Amino acid sequence: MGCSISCQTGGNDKYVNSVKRLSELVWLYEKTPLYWISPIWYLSGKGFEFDKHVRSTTEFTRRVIENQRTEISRKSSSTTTENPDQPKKRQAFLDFLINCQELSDEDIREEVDTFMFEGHDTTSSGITFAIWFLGQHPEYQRRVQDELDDIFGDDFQRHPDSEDLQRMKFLEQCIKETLRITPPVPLISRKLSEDVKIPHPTKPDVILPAGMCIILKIVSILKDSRFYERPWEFYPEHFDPERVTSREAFAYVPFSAGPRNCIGQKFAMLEEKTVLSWIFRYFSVTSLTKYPEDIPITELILKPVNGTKVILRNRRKL
Ligand code: HEM
Repeated sequence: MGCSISCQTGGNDKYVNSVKRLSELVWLYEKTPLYWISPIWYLSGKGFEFDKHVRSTTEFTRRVIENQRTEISRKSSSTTTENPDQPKKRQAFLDFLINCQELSDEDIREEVDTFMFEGHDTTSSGITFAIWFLGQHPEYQRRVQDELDDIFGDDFQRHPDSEDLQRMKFLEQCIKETLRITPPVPLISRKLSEDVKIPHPTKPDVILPAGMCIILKIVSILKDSRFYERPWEFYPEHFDPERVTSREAFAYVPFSAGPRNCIGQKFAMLEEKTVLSWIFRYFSVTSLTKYPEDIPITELILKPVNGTKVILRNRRKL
């Protein structure tokens, strides 16, 4: 977004807590049909609490947009003539939205909120589980570290550039395998725009009528033994190039599929590779709990039920 909210260093606690609580409340609402009856939702106090947190997050986002708008006009009024020989600086996403004449402030706020919600817990869940799985599988962790050592050699300070990220092939397989076993977005819902027929081998077909809301269990699709030879194991070989090309495309949908799939999936992969490569360049990880004894729990975003307990050992002096 081009601005920092310092959420990991204690800044903007109110916003962070509201986002966390909203995720919990949305999940509670989704799984409790009684709460769909509005008076019960409000009489339980949850409805009012939900509205309060929505207000708090939207006010925060409005302030961020306002500050950024002021910053943009300050910069444009202080800018002298542009040098045509200099390459144009890329705009941050929020600047791009603000400069879009067609969008109202509320349109921008909605986009910003969507990106803040979709783009943070998802990648942190993916990164957390990847560390946890690699900490359970020293043989795969070694391969990741060998790959990183090949790329960075003795240079421990260099930031990964886009060419480095492209070379992290095995790390990418591990990230994809993590997203398969523990998809950060385990369920998605859709309203059917037309009747859908589900064939049944022995009984009459089941017809889901248009207008019905359905929940798609991404988490189960990704464990289908027709497509994955070791569905319940962490086995990055599932993403060996020849296996990927011979697999049905819709068998791998951690980012959903179709016209409303994840707009941030390429960014998410780059972000995960960047963070994980730093971690495994410097540390060896041992996980203290194992999958599937310590199972991830389904919420709006998948989380480890008991947190992720790992030991980090320094591989080299910083
Ligand atoms: C590992 C990380 C991520 C996973 C697993 C993930 C997964 C998903 C899934 C499954 C959907 C579809 C939701 C639905 O249909 O109801 C979605 C939508 C979306 N994601 Fe992601 N996402 C990730 C990271 C990101 C990032 C980093 C961004 C932004 C930079 C992002 C932005 C979005 C947006 C804007 C949508 C809505 C797209 C639309 O409705 O047209 N996501 N994501």
